[in-house]
Amino acid sequence: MENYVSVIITCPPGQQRDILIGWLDDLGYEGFEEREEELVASLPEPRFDPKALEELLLPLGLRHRRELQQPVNWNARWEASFSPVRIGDFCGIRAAFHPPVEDVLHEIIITPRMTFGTGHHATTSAMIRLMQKLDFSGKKVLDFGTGTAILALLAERCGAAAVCAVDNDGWAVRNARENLTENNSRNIMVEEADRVPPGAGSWDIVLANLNRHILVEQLPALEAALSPGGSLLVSGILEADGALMTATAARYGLAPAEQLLCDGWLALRFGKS
Ligand SMILES: C[S@@+](CC[C@H](N)C(=O)[O-])C[C@H]1O[C@@H](n2cnc3c(N)ncnc32)[C@H](O)[C@@H]1O
Repeated sequence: MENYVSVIITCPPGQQRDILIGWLDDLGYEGFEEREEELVASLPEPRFDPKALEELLLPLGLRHRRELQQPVNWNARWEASFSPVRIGDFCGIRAAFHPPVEDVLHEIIITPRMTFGTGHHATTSAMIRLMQKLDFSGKKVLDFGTGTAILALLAERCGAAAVCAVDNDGWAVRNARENLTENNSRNIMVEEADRVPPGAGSWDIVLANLNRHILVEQLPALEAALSPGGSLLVSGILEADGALMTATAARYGLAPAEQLLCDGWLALRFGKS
């Protein structure tokens, strides 16, 4: 195992921290430990680029310090801190080593790794709440940016006939496949790709919990993938970006049908006529 550099950034919890984690992830940081007033992000020493870090943190006015660490098993550390999640009485999410989540309609088992999609984040739980109101029976579903496959698995549990789950991160794809096995999934196919799969008008429901930038870029492809009368559910949008998202969707003929605001994050459902 190689040495790691840990960067300890003074940044209280909230939206700025969530966004910062996304940007650090883009820079190749792997381990994120959230403390009360600090965010600790780590990556292998050979990949540490102090200039890129300065360029990111300076404009934000965030103070940081660095430490060289002995090898850390982030998966083990994360596994130890993973707790079950309950989304009302609709859905429970837990690891295989937890006891069952009681009195929920659907239960999803996630093998804790460093992949996004455990139900803890507001963007995922808002998607789940939007999904609760849709009829998935016999539907064909595309989950673009599947992460752990949490939403794909829930779609299957809700009766979807076929689910295609796509992610551009090889680690996420591996974890998604592991979770399909853990949940005895039969109707989900996972693909490693960074584009919406071909097949215009193929999908009755498209799920996309990404971020504003990727969503705006992918909207034409997501709309084209939807069948007439289909629903597109998106999340990962800051409240302030809601109007931009709705206006962009309207340009591609997608009409707003529902929206949920959760901890400053918006999840939206659009309909295709
Ligand atoms: C915010 S996570 C959502 C995970 C899960 N669907 C959820 O709702 O919790 C976004 C996922 O999209 C993936 N992703 C980002 N850009 C992508 C792209 N262009 N193509 C495919 N996947 C992408 C990331 O690797 C990440 O796993």
